[in-house]
Parts: sequence; structure tokens; C-alpha cells
Amino acid sequence: MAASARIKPTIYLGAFVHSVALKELELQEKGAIGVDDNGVIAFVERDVQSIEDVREKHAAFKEADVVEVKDGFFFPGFIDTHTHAPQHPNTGLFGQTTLLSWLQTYTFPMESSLSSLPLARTVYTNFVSRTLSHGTTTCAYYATIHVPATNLLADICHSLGQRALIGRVCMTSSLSPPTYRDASESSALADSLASIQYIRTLDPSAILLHPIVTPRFAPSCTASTLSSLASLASSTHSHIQTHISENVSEVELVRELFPECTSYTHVYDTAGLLTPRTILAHAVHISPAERHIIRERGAKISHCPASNTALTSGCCAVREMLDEGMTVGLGTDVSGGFSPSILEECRQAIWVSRFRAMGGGDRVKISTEEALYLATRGGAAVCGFEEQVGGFEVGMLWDAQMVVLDVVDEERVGERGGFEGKGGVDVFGWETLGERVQKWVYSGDDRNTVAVWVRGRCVHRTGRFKG
Ligand SMILES: Nc1nc2[nH]cnc2c(=O)[nH]1
Ligand SMILES: [Zn+2]
Repeated sequence: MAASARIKPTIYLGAFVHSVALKELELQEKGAIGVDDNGVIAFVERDVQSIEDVREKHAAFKEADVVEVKDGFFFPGFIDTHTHAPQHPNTGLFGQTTLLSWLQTYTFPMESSLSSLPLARTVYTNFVSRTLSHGTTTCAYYATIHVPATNLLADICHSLGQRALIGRVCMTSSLSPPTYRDASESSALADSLASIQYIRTLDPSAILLHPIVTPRFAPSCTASTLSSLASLASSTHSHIQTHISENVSEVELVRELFPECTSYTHVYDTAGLLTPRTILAHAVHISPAERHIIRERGAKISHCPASNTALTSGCCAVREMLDEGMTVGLGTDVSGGFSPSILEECRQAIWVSRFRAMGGGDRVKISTEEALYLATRGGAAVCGFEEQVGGFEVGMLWDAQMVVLDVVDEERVGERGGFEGKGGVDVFGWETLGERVQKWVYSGDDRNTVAVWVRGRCVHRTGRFKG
């Protein structure tokens, strides 16, 4: 089905939960959300007594389908603001490496092999399906340097129905391996432009797809390439994504490679890469002065805690960033990160903040509510989509997931404990909706995400979905 095809107006009935502010979730037990044939939320009703009342009030929904959630709730689709589709076969493989040795040992060889289109098709189909199954409705992807494989990733997101930013990776510096490097700056620019044009042709109204200019990181590009890519993003009105200050040795390398700049942030600022459409991943080792520049330029931060722990990169100062008004979302950073799940990333953001707290005070702790905000509204703002997705409001798009938790009772517990074939969350019936959400965040996984919609179109469902 084409992404723009009309869908049947539908009323989503039952509990819903979404962020209304950084520290506040709305927990509605008896909701009804009407979604029109364009996938746009037409109404949000609370404390609903009956479906008949809802149909009565909204004449256009008299004949609408009804999808009801039982033992769970609707939640906005997750937004992954930073991941690498071609690295997915390496998920879980990082050994004892840190960033620079990890790139050489695991990452560049894997990415280089995706010049093979059959392999790229297998890996990308698997990974996009996998992220959808975890409730990720919007994803900012790095592809590889190869134009055909990057365009194939766009095709796959388009046909599987995921909202995506897709970037051909640029690497012109001699520090990149000779076998996996752009031949020249001019070929890098031409290839990036070719991919931008392909994505714009595939989805001219940007219903789902957006190109994103992707200098890998400062050590992969010359100063001239960084500036040229900033100009390309500006002339094509494209987003930009890159990595910044992830690891101490990387920061030292940038200091050596760009001696004329006072900081890593200064390198990107000099090139003109810090814009309101820029997503900077990591930012673990940046100073308050660098944070100030990034905020002034309107650039956004993708916090990738699982990756930062796996590669022992460090603990990002998320509390300070939020206090200072920076825009922050979450990124899985597969395969620096070991999971394609943004729910896992919520847990990891919470854990990393607690490790920081153990050394420096409770103030830096990220709460469950804040983590869920970063996973949805925060991520939407990082991508510039905050008017369209991330919450349940009239005029926004139905990018959502149905979360179902397993109720344990006297009868079911007799069947070998009552959890075989179920998810990891046991609910006993007395929990409030808020407690159910907490249990989901700490023990839930893709088994609890029984259906996923993007723009009103169902893009994933499990056998447990009764739609
Ligand atoms: N985590 C991570 N950091 C990088 N820095 C440059 N390239 C990469 C990458 O692929 N992953
Ligand atoms: Zn990354």
C-alpha cells in the first residue's frame, strides 16, 4: 500500500498514555481517539462512557472501525534519533574495544560489505522490521557510503511504512580505510546529492522520508568536505546528522586534526554544520561553553546511553542539557548500542543518570516520565517533527503503538506460572495505570508491543493483536 493511501477512519478505544511535559505523563483510563482517513487525529475524548456516545458526538465517525485495547494502553510511537542500519549484523559484538578500535575492527568491515545489494536488502529489511516491532515509528538512519544501498534503505522504509531520515555516510579523509572511503570530495558531494534526489523522488511530499546529510564525524572528513556538506544541506533544505565528542581519544584526535579550532564543537561551527536541523549524537565530552554554542545554533542532541556504556565512552550530562533548555532525544546507535529498542534506551538513560547520581547527587537522575518524554516528544523535536508526532493531540498524526501487559490470575498461574509465551511484565490486576507504565518501562519488550501504526497505517502486528 502506498504511504499516502487513504485508510479507514478508526476510533482507538481504551487507555492511552503520552507525555504532556518533560516530567508529566497524561494517564487516561477511558479514552477514545478518532483518526481520520489521512491518519490525522481528529479528536481525543477522555472519561468516555460508551462508544455510542463517541459516535454520537463525532458524526464523521458514525461508521468508523473501532480498535480497542484491553489490559494495556496506546502509547505514541518511539523516535530513534540515531542508529546505523548496516551495523545491525554486529549487534552485540563489541568485545573490549572502545570507539576508534571498534570502528576499525567491527564497523568499517561490516559497512564496507554492504556494497552488495542482496546483502543490503537482507540486513535492511530485517533491521527496519525489527525497529518497527519495537514500536519505533520514526528513525534517523545512517546507511553506508554506497548510493545504491542507501537508496535501497529508503525503498525498504517506504514500503514497510516507517517514517525515516536516511543519510548516505560521507568519509573523505585519509583516516578512513582505503577500501571504505569516498574517492574524492567532489564524488562524495555528487553521491550525497544523488541520494537526496532519489529520496525526494520516491516520496515527493515527504510523507515518510527525509534525506539527511551525513558527515560521519570530524576525523572522517576534511575541513573542506565538512563546509561543502553544510552548503549541500543548506541548498537542498536537508537535515544534517553527525557524531560529536563521544570518546576522549576521539576528542584528542580532533584537536590534532583541527589545531586551528578551539573545540570539537568549534570544528562543526566553523564548517556551518550547526543548524536547527542538525542532530548531534553523543556529546559526552563537551564543555558548558560548547553546550551554549550548540543551543544558540538550535542544533539538537541524540543521547545514546547503551552505546556510551558498551563502548565505555562516558556518561552524558543529560540533566544539565535539559536544565539549559537543549533539545534532547534518544538514539539506539546500533551497533555501538546493543539493542534496536528505544524502550531499552529509556532504561539505559535512567541507569546512566543513576550512576552519575551515585557520584554526584540525586539532582541528575532522569525519571521514568522524563525518559519516556525523550523517547517521544523529545525525539520528535530533535527531528523537527514536534508538530506532527510524539503525542496524542488533535491535528497530530497517529504514529502509535498498542502495549499489552499480561495479567496473572489464579486460573492462569496454574499453567506453568502463567507466563509461557507471554511478555516479561506480570500484572496482578491491582496496579494503577501509572504503575503499569512503570512496570512496562523496566520489564517490557517487543512482546508487549502488539501493534504499531504510522500515519494511521498498521505497519506491524503480532498474533496477540485483536484488531
Ligand atoms: N557510535 C558510533 N560512533 C561513531 N563515530 C564515527 N562513526 C561512528 C559509528 O558508526 N558509531
Ligand atoms: Zn552512531
